[in-house]
Amino acid sequence: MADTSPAPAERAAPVIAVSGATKHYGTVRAVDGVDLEVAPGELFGLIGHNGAGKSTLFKMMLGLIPATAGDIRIDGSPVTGGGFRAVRRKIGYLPENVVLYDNLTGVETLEFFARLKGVAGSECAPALERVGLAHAARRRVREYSKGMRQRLGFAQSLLGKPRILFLDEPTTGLDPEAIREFYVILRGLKSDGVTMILTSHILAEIQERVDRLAIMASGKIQAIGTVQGLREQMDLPLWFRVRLAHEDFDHVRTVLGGLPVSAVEAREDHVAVECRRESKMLVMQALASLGDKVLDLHVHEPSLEDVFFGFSD
Ligand SMILES: Nc1ncnc2c1ncn2[C@@H]1O[C@H](COP(=O)(O)OP(=O)(O)OP(=O)(O)O)[C@@H](O)[C@H]1O
Repeated sequence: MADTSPAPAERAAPVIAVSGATKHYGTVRAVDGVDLEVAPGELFGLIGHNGAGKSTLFKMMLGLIPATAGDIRIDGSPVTGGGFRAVRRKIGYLPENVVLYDNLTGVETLEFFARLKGVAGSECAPALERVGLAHAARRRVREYSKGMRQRLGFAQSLLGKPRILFLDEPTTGLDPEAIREFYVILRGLKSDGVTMILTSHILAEIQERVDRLAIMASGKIQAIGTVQGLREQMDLPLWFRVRLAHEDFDHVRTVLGGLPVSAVEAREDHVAVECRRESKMLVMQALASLGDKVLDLHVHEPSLEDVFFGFSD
């Protein structure tokens, strides 16, 4: 029978397209059959335990180490082909451990990287400014704090105005304010259409900031999607935290009677009610019927951490 369904909406070709990527070191399957696509302008997160294979996958995507098997294309170009040289100019990379020379100043460091990349030296001062290091441009890197070194590494990745950014644990060593500033820069880059992929161990930090993410464990992608999509796939329970005007626990039990809740527990200063996502509105309405007996109500959605442990354990 002829297919009469409408043609799928036209999607832009992925900037990063990974198919069956595999890397073995002897018996270690560092990366084991990874499929992944990142769309133009997307901010994509890659999370996983130590040794999950994230850095190895990054290096393969950058053509820095050869794959044992699989196909990796950036901007349509295979990373192993001659055409990749031109694509590489569009890429910025912040490695997990960026190598810096202690005797150089911040601006000399960027000038060094600019020469390596064939980028105009005039980009260095603005790059330092952008990452909040203008004040330390003339100080030697040996005097830099961990966070300042990380910012300098990030600044070098921005040289040449890359259209694709690979950031391996970019917020390591940054304090909370610096992390916020870092993501403000990423938002700016995103609004300019830059495609970005980053790794992080700090799940709370990336859960509100990436468009989509992949959870990696033992060299494989265990799950991929939006944070909300992954929550729904896991079908993790929600918690209501109900603070009552009086210790009227039995009343709560009564209004929830017959509803599909998996737990109702009296805690120190509140009652905790657990239910599945599909029962959320029913439970909410039942609790609302308690009127002014309820002083406060919080809904606790499962965090990315809950989702992560669900997929990676
Ligand atoms: N050059 C290498 N030779 C042998 N094994 C390697 C090599 N590089 C990585 N591995 C192994 O591959 C696996 C994946 O390592 P990888 O560094 O990619 O993990 P990761 O997810 O980036 O970890 P982390 O979060 O700790 O940085 C680990 O078991 C690691 O020991």
